[in-house]
Amino acid sequence: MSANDMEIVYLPDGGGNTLKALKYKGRLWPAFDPESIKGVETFKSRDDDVIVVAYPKSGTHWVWEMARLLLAGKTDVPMIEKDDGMIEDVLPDKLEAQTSPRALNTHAHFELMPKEVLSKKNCKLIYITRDPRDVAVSYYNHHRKLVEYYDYKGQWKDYFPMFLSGKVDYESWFAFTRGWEQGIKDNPDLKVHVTSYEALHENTNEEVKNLAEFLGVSADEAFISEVVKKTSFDNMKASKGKNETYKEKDKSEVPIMYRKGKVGDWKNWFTVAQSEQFDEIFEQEMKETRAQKLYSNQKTCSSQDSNMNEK
Ligand SMILES: Nc1ncnc2c1ncn2[C@@H]1O[C@H](COP(=O)(O)OS(=O)(=O)O)[C@@H](OP(=O)(O)O)[C@H]1O
Repeated sequence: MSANDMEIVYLPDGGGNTLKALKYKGRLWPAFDPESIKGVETFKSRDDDVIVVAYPKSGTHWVWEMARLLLAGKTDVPMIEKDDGMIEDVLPDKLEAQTSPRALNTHAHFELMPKEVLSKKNCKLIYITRDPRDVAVSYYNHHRKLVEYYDYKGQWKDYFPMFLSGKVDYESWFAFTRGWEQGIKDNPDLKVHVTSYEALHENTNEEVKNLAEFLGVSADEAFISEVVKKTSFDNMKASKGKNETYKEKDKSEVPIMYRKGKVGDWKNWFTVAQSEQFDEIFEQEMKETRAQKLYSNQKTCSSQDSNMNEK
């Protein structure tokens, strides 16, 4: 390990491929600029900060954009750039230079959140969950496409166990989710709005309304509808697809942040065996949690034991 406890690691997937990550103080982060990863520890929170928190691929960009428009009080503002507000991916002085109120986001586990955020409890947090099976599929595609960061060429069948065991950047979905649930329970004075990707899909207008209320933004029906329209999957995909920063990093026509935007795509990827294995681990790991209520006992994979991975 290097002097400052930071090193690039290549995590083997069991099928002969590796996933690149950054190990910092024993924890796995994406291979972002080390200075921005370290910046999580020294981040200075402001009373009017809004921070979207989610395990990767849970709808962060969607809700982040909603929050941004609500805070701006209008929808004719330029779409965010990739580097605008992710705490662990933006250098501290760039974050510091942003004008208030800042709409930020992070995928940090509860215990790794900036110290000030947890001690001062001054900012507003929006915590999103998503069905971990959809997260796994989305994360696989993310790792495969973002070559610059992950350099991963593995197949779904070899990636699946990595996801289950948390051998990926940001580590285990199960630990992340349990940690946040417990952290929220133990800190009743944290200002947190809890939602889910599925609820956002099912009743977007209502969810945006709740979000506006949480943020203390007065928003009439017309404005809520405008925000819903502007942040629709198709609109965000089309707008961000034109964003050169994203394209260059993704090496693809459309950024991987906007792949399918559906609930239940996992059914096209999981084999029956994977589905059963997932259920077993999920039940062991998520006993008596909110996530268990939301995501267990759902219909299992309807397809045969086929692997429809390379789409
Ligand atoms: N507007 C909108 N509506 C519905 N769904 C959306 C939207 N924007 C992004 N997405 C989908 O969310 C997934 C990406 O999640 P994140 O933004 O959390 O990704 S990241 O970890 O921050 O890279 C990713 O999911 P998958 O399509 O399943 O891969 C995106 O397509």
